[in-house]
Amino acid sequence: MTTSDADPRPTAAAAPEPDAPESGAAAADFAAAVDAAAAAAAGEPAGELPARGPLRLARPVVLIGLMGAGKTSVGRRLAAHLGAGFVDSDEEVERAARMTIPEIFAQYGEPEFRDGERRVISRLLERGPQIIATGGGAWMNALTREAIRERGATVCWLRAELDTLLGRVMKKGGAARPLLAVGDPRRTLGDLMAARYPVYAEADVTVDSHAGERHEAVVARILDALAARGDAGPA
Ligand SMILES: Nc1ncnc2c1ncn2[C@@H]1O[C@H](COP(=O)(O)OP(=O)(O)O)[C@@H](O)[C@H]1O
Ligand SMILES: O=C(O)C1=C[C@@H](OP(=O)(O)O)[C@@H](O)[C@H](O)C1
Ligand SMILES: [Mg+2]
Repeated sequence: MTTSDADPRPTAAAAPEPDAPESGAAAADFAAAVDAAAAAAAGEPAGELPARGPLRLARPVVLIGLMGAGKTSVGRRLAAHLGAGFVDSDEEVERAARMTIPEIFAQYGEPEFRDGERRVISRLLERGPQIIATGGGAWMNALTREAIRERGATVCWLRAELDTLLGRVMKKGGAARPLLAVGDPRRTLGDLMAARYPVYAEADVTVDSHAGERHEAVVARILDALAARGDAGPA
């Protein structure tokens, strides 16, 4: 694969995905998501959260957690609220390889994907303070953890229960996640939880993400945790 020639174009204006939330009230939530996307595109903080004044991110924030934890969707919204850049390592790997993640797994296998993922994340960390959503397995790679630690990033684990994760990853059929494409997704996720949660627990910050909550509730929790550490302070 060709992840070494990743295009380092910043994606600060990346808009939150306007997908349906878990909590019902779909039309209102969809509208809110579209508003947030528009605000992000305009470089303004998205609405709904209490105003905190302009905030400055002191260091990169790396989001870790299992598939469906919300690293990508919550991370985008978090960046929009901070007026910070956002990148997703899966998207950057796909862009660099010019292949989808299922294609990379099928053609080259998981170890090659992990190596490309590590190199991409190392490069993303060089771009200074921004929000970096990783793929769920990235933090399990010791060399990737080392690269993240070397850069002094704050590592934030988005933690969720099995049923919450399952509901989220099955929402769109699960085809985009090769690890869940074979076998019983509940069992796979359960096994991954047992193997990964002790390592995710090395994160600097753990934020719970409950079923039925809006993305913004998780964003607010992360902002509180970052503020408490001095990672996101007044601009
Ligand atoms: N807190 C949340 N509230 C509502 N939906 C969520 C929340 N977190 C994630 N989701 C939804 O779950 C799905 C998977 O989320 P995603 O951000 O892709 O997770 P990850 O990147 O951690 O695998 C998406 O449809 C997303 O909108
Ligand atoms: O948990 C994992 O090992 C993976 C998670 C995926 O990302 P998300 O966690 O964003 O779904 C993606 O990197 C790949 O399918 C492998
Ligand atoms: Mg993701």
